[in-house]
Amino acid sequence: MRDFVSIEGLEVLAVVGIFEWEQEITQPLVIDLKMAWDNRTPAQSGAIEDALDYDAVRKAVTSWISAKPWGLIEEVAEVLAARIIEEFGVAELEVRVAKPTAVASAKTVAVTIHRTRQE
Ligand SMILES: Nc1nc2c(c(=O)[nH]1)N=C([C@H](O)[C@@H](O)CO)CN2
Repeated sequence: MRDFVSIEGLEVLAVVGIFEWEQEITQPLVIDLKMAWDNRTPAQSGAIEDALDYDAVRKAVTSWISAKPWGLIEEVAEVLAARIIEEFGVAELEVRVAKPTAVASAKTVAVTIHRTRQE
């Protein structure tokens, strides 16, 4: 599938990090999602029910990240991928999780994963 629905630069405040002090504060994570979706059906019907609703995905992602403390940003990426596949029926996606305040001398640091639904 070469059609996608994307969300870029979604900022979510999170308790995230491997150090004790990081578990006492919130830091911004910036999420990019590129989700495979057949956009021909919603284009024909005009129905949001046929579309991958990016606002519903945005709300879910924000709520999942805010719900608990995290360690590595790899864990965040893996959980987001699994839950989007499971709850939104996405067959394939790329998830990038960036932590822009993590390294003072770098603009940002990030992990990117690509996952496919197991049939
Ligand atoms: N690959 C990763 N490396 C590091 C992570 C991470 O989540 N993934 N996290 C940290 C610390 O939490 C860091 O952000 C504190 O400055 C270090 N390396």
